[in-house]
Amino acid sequence: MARLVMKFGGVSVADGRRLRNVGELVRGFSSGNEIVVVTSALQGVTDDLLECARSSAKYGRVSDVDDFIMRLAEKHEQAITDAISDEAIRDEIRSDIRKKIDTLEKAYVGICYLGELTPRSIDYISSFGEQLSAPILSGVFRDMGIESRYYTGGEVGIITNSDYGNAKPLEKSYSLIAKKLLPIKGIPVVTGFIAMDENGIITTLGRGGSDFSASIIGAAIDADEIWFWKETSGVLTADPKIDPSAKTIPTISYIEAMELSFFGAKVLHPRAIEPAIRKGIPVRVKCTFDPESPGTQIVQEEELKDGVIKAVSLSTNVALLNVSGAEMIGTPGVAARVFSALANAGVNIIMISQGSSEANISMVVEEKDLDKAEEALRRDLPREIVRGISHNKDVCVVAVVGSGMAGTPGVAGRLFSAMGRAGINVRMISQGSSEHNISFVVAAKDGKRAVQKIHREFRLNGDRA
Ligand SMILES: Nc1ncnc2c1ncn2[C@@H]1O[C@H](COP(=O)(O)OP(=O)(O)O)[C@@H](O)[C@H]1O
Ligand SMILES: N[C@@H](CC(=O)OP(=O)(O)O)C(=O)O
Repeated sequence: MARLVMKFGGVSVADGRRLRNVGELVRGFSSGNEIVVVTSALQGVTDDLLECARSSAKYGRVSDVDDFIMRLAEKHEQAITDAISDEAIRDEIRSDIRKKIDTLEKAYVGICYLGELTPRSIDYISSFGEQLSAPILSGVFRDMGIESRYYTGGEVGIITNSDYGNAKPLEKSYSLIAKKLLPIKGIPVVTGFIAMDENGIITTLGRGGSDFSASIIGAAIDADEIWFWKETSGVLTADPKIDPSAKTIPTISYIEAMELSFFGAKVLHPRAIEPAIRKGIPVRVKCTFDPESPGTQIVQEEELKDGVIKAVSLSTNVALLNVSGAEMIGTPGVAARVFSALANAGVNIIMISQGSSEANISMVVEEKDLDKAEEALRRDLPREIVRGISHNKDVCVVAVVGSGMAGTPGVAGRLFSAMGRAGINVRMISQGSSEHNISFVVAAKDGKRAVQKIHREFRLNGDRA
């Protein structure tokens, strides 16, 4: 018997037919196994919830809220009809969903009147996507004669700090989750993405955070494996939407997967691997639409036989931030002050590079953090040392990832020659001493082409010619 945590993303549970399909798929694995299911919201619902919240705060139009609520209710009603056949179960889930939607509507009306949207209310609003999908998926299992109940992340013990929008689980979650989930019979369905803080207030784990929820749960209950079910056939050598020739990577290490997700590969939440590492739990990424194919296995051991580079990724919505001043040369502690100013402002630095003349430090940050970052630098750094703070939003980060790069000479040369031949100007380069990745900044317009050129140069699609 294996204990498995299975997480289904928004595309996998996009509508009633797919929810039913997920039910059949899990049932296929359920005999002799103990399964916990973690679900995301129906595809696009989280985006829609947030969009309605922003426009409610901006324009205060209750009539727009009414329209949105009607569409949201219809979408979920339709999903119930398509996914569940037993009338009694349908009615029960419908009434559950209606109550939740009424509560949500009141919150939107409140936002309309207040004209204000706090990080806490954003988390509250965006939590409804999973609060509406989980009851339906649990209903599908019951419709199939499998015992099931749904729970929010908070109800099963995912307790976080109060960093709304990007909350971190507290250590005590791990024992709490095990205590709450292990005695449950049947197939529990847990809402991904959402958790609660110590005061019982809803928090979220960051966009795409259902992967993180599943991994936290997997580590807490000592799962044998954690499976992420996606629309792709696993972790691919590149985003197939950027390079359709991308191939599934059969095995990848924890570190490689983390690097890829950190550098923008949307296939995994950047923190989804950390909890699995705690317990050395193998993670699988599998395709919901092709469950027989093995997908990608993410494991501790690095597999070096598949060439030096495993994959290439693209991070968009980033900005280049430059701090300069001749007085920075030879002045100890400038870098420390730059980084602590940004850390204190809660800005995550994606890349760092310092010229050997030391007259400037360049960093890549998320575009959404740019104003906050510049404000913090202007406030905290002495003017006589740092003369200029500038930025460029028209950039993206390309990263190549592969543990085989460590100690293999010539990779960087080949990479940047390929960029040179393609006429792509490289503005900043960074390589960690672990040599698991090389990341570099190019103009936003060149990002996709850079990924495609690297994919071809390193024959990541498997072509040997
Ligand atoms: N290297 C990669 N391998 C696989 N998918 C990738 C990669 N980089 C980006 N992606 C994108 O990640 C998404 C993962 O599938 P999806 O079902 O949307 O996941 P989820 O719903 O769990 O977020 C796909 O849309 C794919 O385009
Ligand atoms: N629904 C949330 C959480 C999530 O993980 O979604 P998905 O698995 O569809 O990326 C979001 O859109 O951010």
